[in-house]
Amino acid sequence: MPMLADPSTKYKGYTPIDLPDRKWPSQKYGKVPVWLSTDLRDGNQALANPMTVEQKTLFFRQLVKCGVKEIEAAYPAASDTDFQFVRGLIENNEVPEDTWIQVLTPAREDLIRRTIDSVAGAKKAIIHMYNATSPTFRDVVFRNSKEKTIELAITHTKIVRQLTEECTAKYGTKFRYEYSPETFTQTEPEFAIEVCEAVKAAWGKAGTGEDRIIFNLPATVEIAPPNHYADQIENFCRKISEREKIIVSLHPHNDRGCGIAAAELGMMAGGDRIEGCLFGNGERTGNCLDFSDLQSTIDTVTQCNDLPIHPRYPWAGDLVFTAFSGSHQDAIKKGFEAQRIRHTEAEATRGPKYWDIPYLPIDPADLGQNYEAVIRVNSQSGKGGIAYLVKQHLHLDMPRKMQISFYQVVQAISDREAREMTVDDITTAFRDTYHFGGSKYAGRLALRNFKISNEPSDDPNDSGDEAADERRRFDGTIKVDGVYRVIRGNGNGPLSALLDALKTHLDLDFSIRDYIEHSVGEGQESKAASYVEIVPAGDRKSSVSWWGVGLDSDIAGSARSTSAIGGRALPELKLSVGFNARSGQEDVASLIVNALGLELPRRLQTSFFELVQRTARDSGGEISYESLTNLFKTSYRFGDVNASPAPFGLGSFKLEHVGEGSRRQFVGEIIFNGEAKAVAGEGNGPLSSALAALHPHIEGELSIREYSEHSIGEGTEVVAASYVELLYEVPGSKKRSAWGIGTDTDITASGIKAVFNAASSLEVVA
Ligand SMILES: CC(=O)SCCNC(=O)CCNC(=O)[C@H](O)C(C)(C)COP(=O)(O)OP(=O)(O)OC[C@H]1O[C@@H](n2cnc3c(N)ncnc32)[C@H](O)[C@@H]1OP(=O)(O)O
Ligand SMILES: CC(C)C(=O)C(=O)O
Repeated sequence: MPMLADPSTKYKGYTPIDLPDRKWPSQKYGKVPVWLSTDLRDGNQALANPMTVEQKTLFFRQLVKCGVKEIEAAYPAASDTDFQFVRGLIENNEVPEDTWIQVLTPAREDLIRRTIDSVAGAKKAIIHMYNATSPTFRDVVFRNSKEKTIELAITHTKIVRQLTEECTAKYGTKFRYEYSPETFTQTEPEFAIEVCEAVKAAWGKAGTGEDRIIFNLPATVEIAPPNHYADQIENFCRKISEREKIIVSLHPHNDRGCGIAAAELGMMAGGDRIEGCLFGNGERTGNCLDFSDLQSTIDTVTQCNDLPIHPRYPWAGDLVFTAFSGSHQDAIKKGFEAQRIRHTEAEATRGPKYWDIPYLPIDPADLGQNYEAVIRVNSQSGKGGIAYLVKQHLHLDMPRKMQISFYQVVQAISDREAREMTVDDITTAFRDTYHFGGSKYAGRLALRNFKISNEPSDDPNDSGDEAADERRRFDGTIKVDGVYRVIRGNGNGPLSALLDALKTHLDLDFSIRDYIEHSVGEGQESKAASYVEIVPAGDRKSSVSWWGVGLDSDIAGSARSTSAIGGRALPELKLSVGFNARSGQEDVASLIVNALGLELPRRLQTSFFELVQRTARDSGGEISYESLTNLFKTSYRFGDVNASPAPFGLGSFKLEHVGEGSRRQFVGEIIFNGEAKAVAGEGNGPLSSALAALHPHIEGELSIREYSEHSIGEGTEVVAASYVELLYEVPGSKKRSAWGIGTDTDITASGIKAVFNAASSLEVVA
């Protein structure tokens, strides 16, 4: 990618605060800051493999030894590891009397509860809550107005207050409160102050000394020189009310390499406390030279100096653009989506296509980097990042509730294995969980084929069409624990008809709670992706549910879910026909598909079932599996049977195209009662041309009433099975019909064989 000729067409400048009477440059730098180590939280969330409990404990002890009195130990709601680590510190008395343990939480009630639970019983704890306040985050991440942003902070501050008071009453823990208007430096300065005023009022008990409320003012992404940060801090300190009841905490980042300078100037401007990590660790890090191929510069320098570049070194380190943490990934994902829309609009109006992605101050591509490494997943990640990777690699845009559900799966693996989850890990976990992506991932239930039709009305006065529009019938073959089952059900739509079939034939009783679909790809190649959430039948509010995903060129075919049955035993196929019949035609069809691999079309199922019932009646009520299979073979001259030789057989033949369309000429041999005869005929397709070749040699007329086909087996072993129902009309006689079945490695030959077998069964007069 060439260097940008004019970066201002891509990056908007920002407006620094106007503070001409700034005082900080002439301040003496003498005040000792309160230090807050955030290595175990902000540093930990930015590692490919977040620390284990043992590593965190070692690090914690080192911090204590260095004399740090305020330690942000974890994001306890992120993972079991973080939660258990904090519990361990408290229960094993690792926290000295004079040290405050701090924990971070977003403004979400469930996560606040978990966070406060993690520190219950500690002597001193600081609850640190954050929500981003800048325009991009309001618009893109939270989709909140300014008012709603303030409301979010107020509501959750009150929750923190109530829960900490309850915890103090129960365990005696002393609490302080820290609030961060995340992205402070990108927020309108007056709005940041307004939010903090509202939080202070909602907290309602800021006092002096240890009762001061902490306002942390982060340069979440360092987008400006450090003097501008100092201006923002001085402005805040001047204007916030009751300054004496506030600790102003500085939380600079190092994207431009000025993190330390910003902390120093911020202290001169009025800061009281500094949050940071040892040795420059933390998120990402910190030009008019041509760095559009930065990698070649890195390679040359490292080769010459024989020194590695730190993974977080400004602009150049391997992890500079990488986000592991959930909040960041979610924001980046939303940022890309919003930017795509913005750029499309800009294209239409020929306006500038500005870059504005949360947490990515510049486009990695402008430094010759790709997007592969932008989102990486570990136990600090949330559903947003995981959904981003699934979308990138499987083209599936999971609905929100499914993201939450799949997040638990990934989180469990990453927590258990204490390592980063690669794209491959995530896509494999997705395929395993939702049985998505071919037979390798098939679950206990797999859909083999199906047909959706209108359910015939029961009302004899009904002419049919209107009522039939409303109800659907599902006819299909599924594989259940390796055994084929033919199932049928009715419902208001394809999915409810499928559920009805599962209930009728397999005792699986579920309802659909959610159904979402979208298309994948464009034009002729496009497919439908469907997502279905099922719950136990009749319990729409169930706390357990299962998601299924399907991709198909037909929307009805794409919705499948098989995860719900877990290890539960499913009813076996039992056959009982005759007078006390408990089995229906689907059970008989199931037997045939398992014994012979034949997936009978619906009308053939019905026809054979009538035959089975007649035979069972004649033989006193019961019929064995074996007799039933033999009955099928002899009735349809299928396989090596002892049936009388077929009157019609197919010899060698060839089909030739006639004109441009599908018309064909059949030229070949037909065997009439054992004698070969040369024939020829022309028709609209292979089967009708074979019939045309037959017609001059028979009495009456044959026509095709129904035709279907499918494959049997896989790979080089595959053969085609065809089914033909022929109608036979001879003037002066009643019309008759019969089915024929043909199999062959060639699909056309299998169809023509089926035609001849049907003609043989009809005892056509030659
Ligand atoms: C600047 C910073 O460093 S902030 C701290 C970042 N650190 C981390 O995120 C590490 C730990 N995080 C995690 O493990 C996960 O993100 C969790 C457990 C907190 C949450 O996971 P999930 O529930 O799956 O959510 P996910 O990670 O996708 O987060 C995005 C959601 O949180 C919301 N969110 C982001 N920040 C906040 C916040 N401060 N307060 C409230 N909600 C927030 C987003 O708007 C989004 O909501 P939406 O799903 O309604 O659109
Ligand atoms: C959560 C906040 C304080 C943060 O880490 C940041 O904005 O950088």
